[in-house]
Amino acid sequence: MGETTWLFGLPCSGKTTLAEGLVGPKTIHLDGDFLRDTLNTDLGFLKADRTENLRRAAGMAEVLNKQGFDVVASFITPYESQREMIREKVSDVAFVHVKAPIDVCEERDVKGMYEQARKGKIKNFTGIDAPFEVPEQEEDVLEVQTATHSKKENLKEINMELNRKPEPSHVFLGRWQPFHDGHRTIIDSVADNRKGVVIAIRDTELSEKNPFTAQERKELIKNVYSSYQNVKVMIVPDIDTVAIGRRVGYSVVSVPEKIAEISGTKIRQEYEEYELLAGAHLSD
Ligand SMILES: Nc1ncnc2c1ncn2[C@@H]1O[C@H](COP(=O)(O)OS(=O)(=O)O)[C@@H](OP(=O)(O)O)[C@H]1O
Ligand SMILES: Nc1ncnc2c1ncn2[C@@H]1O[C@H](COP(=O)(O)OP(=O)(O)O)[C@@H](O)[C@H]1O
Repeated sequence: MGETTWLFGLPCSGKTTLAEGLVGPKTIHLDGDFLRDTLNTDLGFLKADRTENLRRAAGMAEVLNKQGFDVVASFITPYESQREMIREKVSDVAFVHVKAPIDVCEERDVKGMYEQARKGKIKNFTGIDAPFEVPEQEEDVLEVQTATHSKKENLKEINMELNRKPEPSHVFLGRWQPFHDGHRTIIDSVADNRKGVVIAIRDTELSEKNPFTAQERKELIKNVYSSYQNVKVMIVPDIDTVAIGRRVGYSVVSVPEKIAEISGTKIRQEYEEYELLAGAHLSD
């Protein structure tokens, strides 16, 4: 049985952006705009139409959950009664109120709709001339603030608060001599969302090219990722070949060239200036 995370909030509050950061390998993303362009082209924005739109979306979420898929739904879902209906229809649903002040949403105006609504060219626009019922405090809803917190912070909070388990996903194998910004950029690109990450450290012999012990590197990397529940760090033997079979359920991806240019050699030269040569720092 899968679970549904239902993001709701004003237009341009950040629902779609956060939903995209929450999807994992077995997650289906149901988005208001997408459904309205496909399945729900017959519906408008009066209250009854919105309720029907959400009834269909909730039905789909439940069907998908029953088949083992997680669902992330991103819809304005403006009325309390609509959120209640969704709770009744979807057995395992957690609500996230994606919050930003209306003036921030209006400033973002990703699709220029607030401007059109202000000019009266779009009627019944949520936040302008159609209501958005803010949830009662006691309601069982997680709130995230997108005007004052970054996407990365919001995603971390959602994953932590909803206790969503990360899916195992990427293994990064390397010497990490030392672990630097280039490594971080690559790993962060997947460590930000629900995917699990394993950082495997090759247990190299100390040399000029390998000045740090595996244990030292492990401590350093663990410190960097101390707040990430989905990152595991482990030491592996100094393997020199990775052998893979075809169609065994995983893919091998290359590092983007721009990031590959960040050089460990250059960084080691800087360390040498401080006499952090092979093991020299260990003898004290
Ligand atoms: N009148 C009016 N009011 C609100 N939104 C409007 C309207 N007309 C078009 N749009 C666009 O439709 C997107 C919201 O659709 P939803 O399915 O999420 O809305 S609802 O939950 O049924 O209320 C919404 O997308 P988001 O900005 O992603 O929320 C708008 O792009
Ligand atoms: N912390 C944040 N979380 C999500 N979006 C943010 C955040 N900060 C700024 N934004 C920006 O706000 C805009 C929200 O747009 P979108 O995700 O389409 O909202 P919605 O789906 O609610 O209409 C995007 O341009 C996004 O980059």
